[in-house]
Amino acid sequence: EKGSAPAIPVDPRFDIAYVTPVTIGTPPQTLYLDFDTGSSDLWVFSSHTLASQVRGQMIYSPEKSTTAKLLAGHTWSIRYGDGSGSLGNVYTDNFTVGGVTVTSQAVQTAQQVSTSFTSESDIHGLVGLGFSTLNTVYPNGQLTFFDNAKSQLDSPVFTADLKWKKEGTYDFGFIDETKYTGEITYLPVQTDPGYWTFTSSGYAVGDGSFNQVSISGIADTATSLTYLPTAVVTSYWRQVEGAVNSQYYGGYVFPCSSKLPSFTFGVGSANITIPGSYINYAQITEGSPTCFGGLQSSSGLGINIWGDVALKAAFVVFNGGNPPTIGWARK
Ligand SMILES: Cc1cc(CN)n(C)n1
Repeated sequence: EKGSAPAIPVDPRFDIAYVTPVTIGTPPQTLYLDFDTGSSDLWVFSSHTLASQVRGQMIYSPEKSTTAKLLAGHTWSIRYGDGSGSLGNVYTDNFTVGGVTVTSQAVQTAQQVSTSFTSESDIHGLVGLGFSTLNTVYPNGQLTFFDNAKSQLDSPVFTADLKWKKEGTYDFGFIDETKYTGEITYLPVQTDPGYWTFTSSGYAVGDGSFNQVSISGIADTATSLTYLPTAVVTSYWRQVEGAVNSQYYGGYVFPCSSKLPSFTFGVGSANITIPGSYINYAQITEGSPTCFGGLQSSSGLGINIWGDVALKAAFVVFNGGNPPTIGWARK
């Protein structure tokens, strides 16, 4: 089996996130979910979510699905790196994305969500694509959609082809050679504690010299920006006149009129170049001449995160084989 589904930018002005249509249950209920390689819970806005916390999101109603089964006595609660979170109960039901169906997928129904989820009407939940060890369901952890689907896929892989302010795709079970140029460079993955953690071989700012330095970080499709060590980020923003690291705005801001240099990162002996335009992330407020950078320091996070600003510059293969590896190609 194999399948393909669109990755649609939420608020294409900024690519805050990407959502993908899925169907759950019988008859099928359609929701648009944020596929997240940086976590491993599949949760949805539901008929159980506090009404005061739902604002326009599509919801999953297990009571309307003839194939839904309550996973009795199981609960979940998750907190993300940006401080957002949600919690609730668990059902199993049929779950389909891009024509690939998993019967009895654990679908975590939210009873409560934090304000940032309530205010984002285009995101109806998340599909965790990290390793199942990160799943928060208690007392028995559940498997991700990818772990459940793997055995029925032609190849135990999924790929991310995210795009700048345009619709991209997630493919399951195959590698679409038309989606990239040159070769795919595969790197080892550290699966503990459960992220797609890999080591980049260094970086260059604009057409400057390449700095060979190992940068270990996670590939995270549900983090909008890219967060790297302070030394790397400082050397980037030093090239932009008027860029400052603002306490007030919580990161590097710069004059929107700036022409930003590109940022190149090493993957083995190859490399991926992020165009400067991708790093001009957004005006700090509508109409402001000050813009917020897509490349920020990871010093407060304790982990480096290759988020959408980096991923959308590449074709990325998440290989769930034995051992798992991650593949990068230019496109
Ligand atoms: C909701 C959400 C997901 C992620 C990345 N794993 N973040 C930072 N926030």
